[in-house]
Amino acid sequence: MKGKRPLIIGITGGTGSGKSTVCKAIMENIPEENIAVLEQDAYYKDQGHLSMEERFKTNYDHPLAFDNKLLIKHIEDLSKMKPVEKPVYDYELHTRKTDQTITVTPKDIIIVEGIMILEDEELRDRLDIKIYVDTEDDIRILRRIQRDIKERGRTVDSVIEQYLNTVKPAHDQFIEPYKKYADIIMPEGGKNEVAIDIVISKIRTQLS
Ligand SMILES: Nc1ncnc2c1ncn2[C@@H]1O[C@H](COP(=O)(O)OP(=O)(O)O)[C@@H](O)[C@H]1O
Ligand SMILES: Nc1ccn([C@@H]2O[C@H](COP(=O)(O)O)[C@@H](O)[C@H]2O)c(=O)n1
Repeated sequence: MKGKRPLIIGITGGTGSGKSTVCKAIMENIPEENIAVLEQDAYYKDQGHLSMEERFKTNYDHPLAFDNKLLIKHIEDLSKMKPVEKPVYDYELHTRKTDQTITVTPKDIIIVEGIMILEDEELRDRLDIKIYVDTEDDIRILRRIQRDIKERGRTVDSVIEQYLNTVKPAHDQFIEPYKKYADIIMPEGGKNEVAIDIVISKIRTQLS
C-alpha cells in the first residue's frame, strides 16, 4: 500500500443479484496484496445472547439487523492504515462466530459488498464508486433457493416464506429505491465483462 487513501468501491444489489460474483471477478484480476473485501453480511449484529427461537424471528432484511457502525469504523481504520478484525458470520446459527475473526490489513482498494450499503447515508458517503448489480426478481429468488439450501442449511419452504414475508418487501423499500445513488448499474452481474473491465481499469489507474 502506497500510503494514500484507499479507493473504496461499494457493490450492492438484491439478494442473489450477483454481488459476490462481481466481487470475485474483480479480485481475480487484481493482485491480492492490493485489494480487500468487507462483506456487509459479516457485520450482521451478534445474536449470541438470544435463543435460536428468538433468532428465527429476527428480520435479516431490515437495516437495523446490521452493525453498520462497526463496518464504518473498519472502513475508517483501514483508511488510516490500521488493520481490522472482520467478524465471521454463521448463517445456520444466525449469529457471529465469537471465537473467530479475519484480520484485514490496509490495502489500496477496499470493496464493501452487501444488500444495504446505499441505504445508510453515513456508509454511502464513504464509498468512492457505487455499483448496483441489477438482476430480475425471478432470477434472484431461484438463485437464492438453490444457494440457501446448498450453503445455508435452509429448506425450500423456509426460503419461500422468508422471501415473501421480509426479503421481497425489504428489497422494494430499502434496496431498489437506492439504486439512484449508484454510479454504475450493472445488468448481468458477473457476466457483464464490459462493466467489469471498466471497473478493473479504474482500479489499475488508482494503483499506478
Ligand atoms: N450472471 C450470472 N449468470 C448466471 N449465474 C450467476 C450470475 N451471477 C451469479 N450467478 C450465480 O448466482 C448465485 C448467486 O450469486 P451471488 O454472486 O452469490 O449473489 P449475491 O452475492 O448477490 O447474493 C451463485 O450461485 C452464482 O454463481
Ligand atoms: N441469519 C441470516 C442472515 C442473513 N440472511 C439473508 O441473507 C441475505 C443477504 O445475503 P446475500 O448474500 O443474499 O446478499 C438477506 O436477504 C437475508 O435475508 C438470512 O437468511 N439469515
